[in-house]
Amino acid sequence: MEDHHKECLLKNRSFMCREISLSTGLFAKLTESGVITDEHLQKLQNIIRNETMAAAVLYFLTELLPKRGPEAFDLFLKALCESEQRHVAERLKQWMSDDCSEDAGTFEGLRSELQSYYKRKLASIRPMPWLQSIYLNLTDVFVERQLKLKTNYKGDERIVTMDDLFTPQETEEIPRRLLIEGNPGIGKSTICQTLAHEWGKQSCGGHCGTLCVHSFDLVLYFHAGDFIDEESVAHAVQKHLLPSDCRITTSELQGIIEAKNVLIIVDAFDEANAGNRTLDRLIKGDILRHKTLLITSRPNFLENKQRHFESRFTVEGYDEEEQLEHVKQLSSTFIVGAQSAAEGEC
Ligand SMILES: Nc1ncnc2c1ncn2[C@@H]1O[C@H](COP(=O)(O)OP(=O)(O)OP(=O)(O)O)[C@@H](O)[C@H]1O
Repeated sequence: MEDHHKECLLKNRSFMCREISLSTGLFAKLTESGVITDEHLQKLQNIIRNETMAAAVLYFLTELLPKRGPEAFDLFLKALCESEQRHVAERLKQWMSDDCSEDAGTFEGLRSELQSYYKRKLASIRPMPWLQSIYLNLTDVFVERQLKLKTNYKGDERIVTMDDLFTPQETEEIPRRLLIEGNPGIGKSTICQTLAHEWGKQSCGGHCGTLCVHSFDLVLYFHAGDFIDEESVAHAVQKHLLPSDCRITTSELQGIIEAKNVLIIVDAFDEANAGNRTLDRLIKGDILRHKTLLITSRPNFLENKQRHFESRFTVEGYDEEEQLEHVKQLSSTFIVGAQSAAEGEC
C-alpha cells in the first residue's frame, strides 16, 4: 500500500471506527476481491463477538489492510461503496484529494523559492575571485562549453555539447549518475551555475529541442561541502537552499524529492569528499537512486567510484573558437560597463 493511503487510514481512523460496519455484505466484497482471506474473516468475526465492532474495525485498519498489497486501498473503497457505506468511501476520497492539493501547493512553493534563489544568487560570476567587488552578468559572458564524453569501458571518446548532458548514451535509459571532471579553473563550477540558473528562469519554451535542464521538476544545486554533517538531501536543502523562515518541513521535502523528477547538482567533489557520508550514499545509489545526480570534480578524485557513473565527461580546454568567443563576450561586457560608469560620472 502506498504511503499516502496509509496516511489516509491513519488520519481517518476514529471516523472509520465510528462509521464502518463490518457487515456480511462488506465481508463478502472484501473476501471476493482478495483484500482479506477466510482466516482473516474468522479473526475479525471473533473480535466482533468477544469485543466490539469498533475493535474489529481498528484491527482491520491497522493489522490487515495496510499489509494487503498496492491494490488493497482502492478495493476497500469499492467494497465500501458496494455494501451501502458509500459515505465512508466518499469521505476518504475527499481527504485524499484535499491532501494532494496541499502537497501540490507545497511543491509549487518549494519550486518558486528555489527558482528565485537561483535567479538572485547565480546571476553573476566573479572572474577574479580575489576581487569580489568585480562581477559580470553570467548570461552575458557565458561561453558554451564542449565536453568530452567517455563512451564505453574501453575509454572511447566523443565531443558533445552541454545540450547532450542528459541524453541517453549507451542505453535507452536517461543517465542517473553523471560525472564532469576537469582541471582547476577549467569551468566546472560555471557549468553547474549555468544549469541551475537556466532552470531558475523557468522554461526554455521547448527551444532546446533536447532533454534539457527544464525537463526536471526540481533542480537542487549544492557544493559538495553542503552535505557534510547532513543526514539526508532534504536536510541539506533546508539548510543551504531555503531561507530560514521557510515553513516547508524536512519530511515534506523528502516526500517531494522522492515523488518528483529531480536533478541534484553537486559541485567540487574534490573539495569536500572526506567523511561525506550522505554524498557517498548518493553516488552509490544507496539513496535516491532514481534521481539524476550530476557531480563535478577535478580529475582522479573518484577513481574507485567510476563504476557508479553512467555518463562521464571531461571539460576540455578552450579551442580557438571558444577563446575568441570568450574574449568577444568579455570585451563587450567591459565596454558596456565602462560606458555606463562614465555616464554615471557625468
Ligand atoms: N563557460 C564559461 N564562460 C565564461 N567564463 C567562464 C566559463 N567557464 C569558466 N569561466 C571563467 O573561469 C573562472 C573559473 O571557472 P570555474 O570556477 O567554473 O572553474 P572550475 O573548473 O570549477 O575550477 P576549480 O576546479 O578550481 O573549482 C570563472 O570564474 C569564470 O570567470
